[in-house]
Amino acid sequence: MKLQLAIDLEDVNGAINLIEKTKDSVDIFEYGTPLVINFGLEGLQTIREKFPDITLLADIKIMDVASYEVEQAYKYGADITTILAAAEDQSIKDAVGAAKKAGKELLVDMIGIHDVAKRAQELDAIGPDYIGTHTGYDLQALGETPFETFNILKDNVTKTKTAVAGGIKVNTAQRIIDEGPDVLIVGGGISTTDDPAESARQIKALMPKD
Ligand SMILES: O=C([C@H](O)CO)[C@H](O)[C@H](O)COP(=O)(O)O
Repeated sequence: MKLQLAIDLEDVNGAINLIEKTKDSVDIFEYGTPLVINFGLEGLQTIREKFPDITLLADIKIMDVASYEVEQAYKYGADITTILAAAEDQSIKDAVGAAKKAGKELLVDMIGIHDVAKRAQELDAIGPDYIGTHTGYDLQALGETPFETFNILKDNVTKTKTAVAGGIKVNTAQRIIDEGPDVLIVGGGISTTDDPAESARQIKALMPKD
């Protein structure tokens, strides 16, 4: 099981500081959508130059022009990038093809999908590397969590690795770790704590080793 740290609430230097602090416990660093919006893929490139060996995910949440956008994320240093499950099947097929051609990985983000079982089966047949269930900030604010939808996702994929995100904290991580995601994605639950290194260490310590 891998721990992915979503870096959303920082600038590029803040992201670099957070990576320095947490790199002993984190397996995948996410260059979050707010960073993409504020600093573009050039910010990702700066991080890649500073840390040539880390695994970097660019959370660009593609909706269209999939091959091109996937290729751009890899060109600027991503190992993994993201497309929305709500995109057309053709876009997802194109993104999967571009990822395979580049020898990189693709995560499909289920944010906003209501029939999780049906879409998970369709995506599993298309063949991305990961499908992730995700309760976004706007629904977290209403008290929602990703725990139930993760179980539906898990029951409806046969070959695709699974990920889960959305408001997971040190004190709620065990519950979802017990369900066995391949990737546990944590943002604010690490980055906004008083001691991000210790929070990352505590969550990583709860996980089974790969
Ligand atoms: O993808 C995310 C969100 O849409 C903002 O870009 C977050 O990275 C994801 O939700 C994980 O962050 P937390 O919910 O703070 O754990």
